Amino acid sequence: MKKRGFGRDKLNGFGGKVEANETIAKGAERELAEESGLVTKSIKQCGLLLFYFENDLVAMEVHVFLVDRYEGAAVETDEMRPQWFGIRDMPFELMWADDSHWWPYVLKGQKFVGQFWFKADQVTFTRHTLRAVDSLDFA
Ligand SMILES: COc1nc(N)nc2c1ncn2[C@H]1C[C@H](O)[C@@H](COP(=O)(O)OP(=O)(O)OP(=O)(O)O)O1
Repeated sequence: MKKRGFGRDKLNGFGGKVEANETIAKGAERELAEESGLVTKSIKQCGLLLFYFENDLVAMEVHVFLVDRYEGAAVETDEMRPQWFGIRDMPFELMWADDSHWWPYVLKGQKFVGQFWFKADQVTFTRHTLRAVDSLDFA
């Protein structure tokens, strides 16, 4: 449960902005540790999402990672109150509206790319694209 900032009061993965001189994967590991206390060296890239918001010219690029091995125990932090859910029992009604669309790809181990056009209310989206890809290495 996000306690502050963008997406406050929604259940979401741990995450945040990548810092200078840091890879996206390293940024995800750092955010996980900062926001939950969990430490991992086993992070797997699952998907790439672009979010567009009505009345906002800047798109948000979000990389989705899966962690299935970690050290430590999840603790509440200033930013997040962690909760565990079964992977087939996700509380999508409390999450961002896009999540239920791409979560099946994660379960199948299928990499994906998608785009979602959200209304200014940041609750509903008007259209989206989503497709499976073989690789997320666009370099
Ligand atoms: C619009 O739909 C979204 N869906 C999902 N599942 N996740 C989203 C969506 N929009 C943003 N997010 C994620 C991406 C990040 O993990 C967080 C927001 O992070 P941001 O860095 O913008 O905000 P803060 O956490 O407040 O900043 P720092 O931790 O970097 O200080 O939400």
